[in-house]
Amino acid sequence: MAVPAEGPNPPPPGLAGLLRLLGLQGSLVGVSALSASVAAALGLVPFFVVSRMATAIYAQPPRLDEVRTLALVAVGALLLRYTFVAGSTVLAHVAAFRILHDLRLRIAHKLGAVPLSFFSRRTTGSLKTTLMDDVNQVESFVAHNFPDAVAAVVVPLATAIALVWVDWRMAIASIIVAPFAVGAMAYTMRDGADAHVQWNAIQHRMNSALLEYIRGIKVIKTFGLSAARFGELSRSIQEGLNWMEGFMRTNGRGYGAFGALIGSSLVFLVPAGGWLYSKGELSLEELVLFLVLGPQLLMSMMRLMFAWGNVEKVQVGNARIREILLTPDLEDRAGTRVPAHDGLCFRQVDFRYDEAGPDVLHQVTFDAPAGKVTALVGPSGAGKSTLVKLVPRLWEATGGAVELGGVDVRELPLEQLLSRVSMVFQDVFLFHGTVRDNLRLGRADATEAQLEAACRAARAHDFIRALPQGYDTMLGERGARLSGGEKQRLSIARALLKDAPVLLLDEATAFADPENEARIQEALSELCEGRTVMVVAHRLSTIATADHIVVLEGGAVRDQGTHEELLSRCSLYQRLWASHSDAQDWTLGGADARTSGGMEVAS
Ligand SMILES: Nc1ncnc2c1ncn2[C@@H]1O[C@H](COP(=O)(O)OP(=O)(O)OP(=O)(O)O)[C@@H](O)[C@H]1O
Repeated sequence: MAVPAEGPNPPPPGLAGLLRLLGLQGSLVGVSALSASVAAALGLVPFFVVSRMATAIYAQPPRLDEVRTLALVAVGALLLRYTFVAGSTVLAHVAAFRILHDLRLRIAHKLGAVPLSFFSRRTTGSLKTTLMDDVNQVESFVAHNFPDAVAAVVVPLATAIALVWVDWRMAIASIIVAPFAVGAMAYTMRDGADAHVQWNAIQHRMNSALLEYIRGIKVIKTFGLSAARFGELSRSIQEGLNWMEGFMRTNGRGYGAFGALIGSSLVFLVPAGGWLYSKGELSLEELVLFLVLGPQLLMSMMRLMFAWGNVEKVQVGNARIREILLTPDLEDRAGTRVPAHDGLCFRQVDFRYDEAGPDVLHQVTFDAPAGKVTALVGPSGAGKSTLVKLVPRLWEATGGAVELGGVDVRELPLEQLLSRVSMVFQDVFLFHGTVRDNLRLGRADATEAQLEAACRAARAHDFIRALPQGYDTMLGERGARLSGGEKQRLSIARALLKDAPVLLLDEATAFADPENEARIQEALSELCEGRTVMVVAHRLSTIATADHIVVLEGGAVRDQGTHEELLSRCSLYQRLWASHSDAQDWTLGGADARTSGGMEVAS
């Protein structure tokens, strides 16, 4: 599917932004609005017909032929009206869905292009609200409100002109309450824009809390937390309720006054009409015309008010869409430099997640030589995982440089950089799709033989074959049908298929199942063969056999060297090694557990 990256700039804020959005499908929207106006004007024809009929019926003798003709005109006008309504609706919906499609694609494309830091400042719920609800609001505005709003302006204007032309005094009587109604509307909507901003913010919080609640439902169930106790969700729902009650308390009177005034035009039309009719200054036809059409004039103001309310709502969503579309992409230099080799080098790297936050890495300097295994070890929170994420530019170093083959990774075209790096992390994400689809993320054009070879090497082929439809088995959301170890092996197969020269590996901290662990280790050995490997190491065997070990503490390199060198001189490494070794011997239920069937934590 083509991404409209070359589409118009993000819509400007406010009303201009909405018009720009409408302009994306200008001709469809224009014809739809025109059809809606014609349809609304045709809707007035029966009122004129009724007024003419009154004189025809009360004539002496009654002009029945004219009544019949007028009835046919009314029916014809109504049929024509429905044709225009249908045309307007279809065109408006087509335009709206095209705009919706364009916006969603552009937002999705943008989300794929922005740096990861963009997401750390937002919740998934708020992004979902923009991608779905805000865009839907634009769709609904284009499909429903815009044609309605145009008709709601055009028709009262045309009606007012027609009524003034028939009798200006009665025309004034028809709209005499309008200034008061407008006053009531202005009073009611005085804080309309602010109110929409507040309401939208509450909805965002509600969405985020709801999403988190669903995601964390296992923990909530495990700890017996009911919805009411899940603080943020129940608070945001209560907040929404309070806001709505407050809004209605403040604005209910204004809405009531507006509704009453809009519906009260007959109070003025009946006495004024009766008086003018009795003086012979108004014909029966004109009197009936004002009695049936006069109230309609004000009723269309009601539609205008609803349309305006929606304009404000869409503007709030439009501002959020705009904010996303204006976020700068991760800079992608179309450089011509080619890495001289597949070694990694960290040169005085500083990093912090938040501009205002503390440094997570300071002056980190070390080499991960080509074709060798470099292990990162250190206490929890030392910055090991963060360091690994700087290589594929998931995050950008705030100082110093990360180099691949002697070239700063920021100087390499992103596609080239990413094609050289594979990542196997503990938290494996599998997309909703078949096993084969998930594997092909590694290499889209892989042949069946290549897929199978990679899965055999990753020790995944047998369990995939045992699945109900083998490689065609659908994996549920987040690959729910596979065990943690199986997911790991699938991600190793994916990395094998990608066949990138640099491998970044975040080892799993523990496996409950020794058989699974043994298979994963075999698969990893196949994967590491001949590549530059940088591994966040948790296993003794990986640590002891690594070519180079970097010891991190508090975001800085404490020491580096081989296992033997570090054991002889680095006290932190000695402590880490000792605690790893202790963990190796540790079993749940004491030393006897192995023989008595207790669960082993480490094999
Ligand atoms: N997305 C994030 N936003 C802000 N701070 C973060 C983020 N991820 C990690 N940190 C912080 O950065 C520091 C280093 O974390 P990191 O995950 O790199 O450590 P680690 O050595 O891999 O720890 P572990 O072995 O426990 O996984 C920690 O203080 C952590 O709280």
